[in-house]
This record gives sequence, C-alpha cells and structure tokens, in this order.
Amino acid sequence: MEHNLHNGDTAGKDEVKSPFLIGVAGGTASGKSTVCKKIMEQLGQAEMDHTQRQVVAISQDSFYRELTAAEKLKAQKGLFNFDHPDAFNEELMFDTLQLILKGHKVKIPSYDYRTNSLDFENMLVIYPADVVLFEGILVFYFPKIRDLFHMKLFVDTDSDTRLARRVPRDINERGRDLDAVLTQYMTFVKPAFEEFCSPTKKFADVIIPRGADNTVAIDLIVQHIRDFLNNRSCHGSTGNMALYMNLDLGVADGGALAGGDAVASGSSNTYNAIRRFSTLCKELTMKGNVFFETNKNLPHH
Ligand SMILES: Nc1ncnc2c1ncn2[C@@H]1O[C@H](COP(=O)(O)OP(=O)(O)O)[C@@H](O)[C@H]1O
Ligand SMILES: O=c1ccn([C@@H]2O[C@H](COP(=O)(O)O)[C@@H](O)[C@H]2O)c(=O)[nH]1
Repeated sequence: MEHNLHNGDTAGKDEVKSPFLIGVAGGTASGKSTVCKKIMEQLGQAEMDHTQRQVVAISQDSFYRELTAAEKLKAQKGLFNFDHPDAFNEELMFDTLQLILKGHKVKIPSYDYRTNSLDFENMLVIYPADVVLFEGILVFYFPKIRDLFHMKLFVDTDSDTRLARRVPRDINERGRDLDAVLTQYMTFVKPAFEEFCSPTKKFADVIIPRGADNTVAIDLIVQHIRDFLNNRSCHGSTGNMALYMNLDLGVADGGALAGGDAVASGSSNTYNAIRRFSTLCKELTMKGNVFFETNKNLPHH
C-alpha cells in the first residue's frame, strides 16, 4: 500500500526553515523518548500547540516496514525481529528527513505496538521547526541517514536497567505478557542490540550516561539548543550553529578553542556561546556526566 506522507508545504515562500537535525540513539528503554521529552519541556515546547513548536521530536518507530500477512503472524507469536535493520523502511526514513530538512511539513503514521503495525488513521503532522529530534534504536545505523544529522546523541543506560524498564512498559503499555517480553528480549532484542545498535555509539558526538537521570547532560544540551535558537532569531539561518558544531572542542588536549573563523566571523553572542559551551564540555567530561567525541563526523557546511 502506498501512502502520501507529505503535502509539499513549506513554511512560506520567502522563509524556508531548514532545521537543525539531532539524532538520538540508544538501546531499547534507555530513555531516548524521555530525554527528548525533558529537552522539549525545559524549552517550554511540550505544552505548546504543535503547529507553533520550534522544537519537535519524531520516533524512528514511525518508519517500521509494513509487514506481510506471514510476518504479522510471526510478530503476533513474538517471532519477528523488530530490532534488525531490515525491519525499517530506510528509503522512506531518508526521504522524509530530506523533506524535513528542506522545510516541508510532513505527515507520518504513528506506531501501534499492540498490533505491530503502522497506524495510518492517526497520522502525526510534523510542522517545520527550528530543531528536530529524531530518536530510535537504529538512527545511526544507516550511513545515508547518519550523515544527515548535525548532532548525534547516544543515550547510554546499562542493560539491566533497560530490561527492568522494558518489562513493565511492554506489559502495561504494549499489551505483552511477561513470557513473551523475556523470550523476545533474549531471542532478538539483546543480540540485535549488540550487533547493530551498540556499535553505533562510536558515531555519537555526545554520549549521555544514565539517560534521563543525567540532568547535567540534559541541561547542557538544552542550553546549547537555546543558544542556537537565540542565534537563529538574530541571524535567521543555521550558518552560525553549523560553525560552532564544527568546532573541535579540544577536550582531550587541553581544551583550546579551534575554528578561529567561527569566532572571527560570529557575533559576540556567538563567541560567548562557543566559549560557554566549550568550558562546560571540559568541566562535564571531567566529572563523567557526558562524554564528548571531537566532531570528526559532523557534516561540513
Ligand atoms: N530515568 C528514568 N527513571 C525511571 N524510569 C525511566 C527513566 N527513563 C525512562 N524511564 C521509563 O522507562 C521506560 C522506557 O523509557 P523511554 O524513554 O520510553 O525509553 P526509549 O525511548 O529509549 O525506549 C518508560 O516506561 C519510562 O517511563
Ligand atoms: O511491533 C513492535 C515494534 C517494536 N518493538 C520493539 O520496540 C523497540 C524499539 O522501541 P524503544 O522505544 O526504543 O524500546 C525494539 O527493541 C523492538 O523490539 C516491538 O516489541 N514490537
């Protein structure tokens, strides 16, 4: 079945907003959605009308492939591997993110875990925004998609905690019984995490230990997004954000600020934001609240 997922609308003819795209990966029940929710709450976006939001969050689960009748039967018996990359519609995910980056409004289905299927009756409308968070277990797995992100976060919560959270969640919210949750976990979820999800941690720019409990890391990311939003409202483009995201923060080698051009060409606001962010990064890395990778994977603008 074909579904038209966008209507081609942009923010307006004169002002096409290309959002800053943040990928949020991590194992099942690591707290990816909770981290996104906290970021949105702290930015005052959660309660806002969704047509007006500057920051929006999207789940990779909206891009599960539609299952064949035979696969559906397997899924109902807990015998379908939803943690394998083949379970996702990579092309649709890529095309949708491209449209979002071009400032289009898109419509995506919600996901119904009880029926293991996309819910086209309840489409989610994603309006053009300044910052888009895209979260899921395998958002860094596909190279083409990975390359679209301007910033990559990995929520790193230990596997016992994740299992302890997944069991009640799947029973209470996803209509499963204990036996099915544990069998699926041991057969598919755990091996696929080790093979496909965990190795993508190396692509992250920022690793968040302990997930949503790590308020220091979340505050840092929120401050960074705030700086971006303030900067964009001053300059009207993503240009300066791209400059500071491309900085080598130099955490490992004494913390010198690199990217002289960014400092020279930016406003004093930008310069102060860069300094604040760089200093905070160094302090937090020392305290073990966040791990920074130097930004070798960031796209160049
Ligand atoms: N820091 C936390 N403390 C306690 N429970 C949490 C915490 N973070 C998440 N949870 C709970 O764990 C479950 C999975 O969290 P969620 O954010 O949905 O993870 P993910 O999006 O990575 O699958 C949810 O029921 C959520 O309420
Ligand atoms: O029909 C489905 C689809 C997915 N799952 C499981 O969901 C998680 C991914 O969602 P998180 O919120 O990141 O936990 C994945 O591990 C799948 O196993 C499912 O059980 N049924």
